[in-house]
Amino acid sequence: MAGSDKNSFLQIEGLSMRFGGLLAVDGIAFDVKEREIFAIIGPNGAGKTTVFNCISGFYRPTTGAIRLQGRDIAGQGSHSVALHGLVRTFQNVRLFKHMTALENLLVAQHRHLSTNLLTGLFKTRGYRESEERALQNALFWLDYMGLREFANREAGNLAYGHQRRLEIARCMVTQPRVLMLDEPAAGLNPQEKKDLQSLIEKLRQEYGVAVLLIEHDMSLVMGVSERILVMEYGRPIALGTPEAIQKDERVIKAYLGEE
Ligand SMILES: Nc1ncnc2c1ncn2[C@@H]1O[C@H](COP(=O)(O)OP(=O)(O)OP(=O)(O)O)[C@@H](O)[C@H]1O
Repeated sequence: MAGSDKNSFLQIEGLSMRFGGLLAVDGIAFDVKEREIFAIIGPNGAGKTTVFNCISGFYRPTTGAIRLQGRDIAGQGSHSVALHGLVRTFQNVRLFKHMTALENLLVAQHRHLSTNLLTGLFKTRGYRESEERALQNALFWLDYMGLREFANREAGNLAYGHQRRLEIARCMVTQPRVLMLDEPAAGLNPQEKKDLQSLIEKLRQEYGVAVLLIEHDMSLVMGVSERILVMEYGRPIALGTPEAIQKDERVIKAYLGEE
């Protein structure tokens, strides 16, 4: 069974989510291996974002187990899940729009800093050092994402493609093990989509993150993913390599055939 694979980093078993009379997610199971790039695709309303919301701690699933390195994180809440190394972006960019790009990256690190109220109050050496590390880390990621020149600009005033990169930077400053991207290519131009693919591959290569993404852009999905789960009406209909998925009759009928 996929879920019991010793190499899998993130394991999802028997996941379902009910909203009143609607079973939005039903019997989803998959695993993501260390450093794997794994995509979830499916028509609008298939339940992809609901799966993301369950995994990232925003929803408590109706049934099912979600294990991160063997630890069940289902229903723990997004802060706790983030502390365990699993962070996400959102379909609609969710930055602090009136804070600068730099401030967004500092705030993101705050709950990860090894300081407490007293050290903050007395501005101890340990506190100052950890603030300095957070600043250097934030500047590093602004550089990495090509956003350094916008450090002091309000996030809400950045170009859309830059906001998307800042959102990924906001995840990376916390040194995650699993990076979850919800439709990262939405609203990007063709060049930005190419850059996004290189960025995802580079983050995996250089920082060892596993990447779990939801995406409608088939050229990005097929180009970057090692395995793909296809959902329809909350149910899994196929799971496999991009080559296998593109040949799968049910997938062609349900999804790719619509293109
Ligand atoms: N909080 C909620 N309360 C009630 N119904 C919901 C809720 N969230 C999602 N749904 C419903 O669950 C189903 C799955 O929605 P979901 O957003 O997960 O699909 P999706 O595959 O991510 O779609 P898209 O590709 O359009 O983002 C839809 O019918 C949606 O209306």
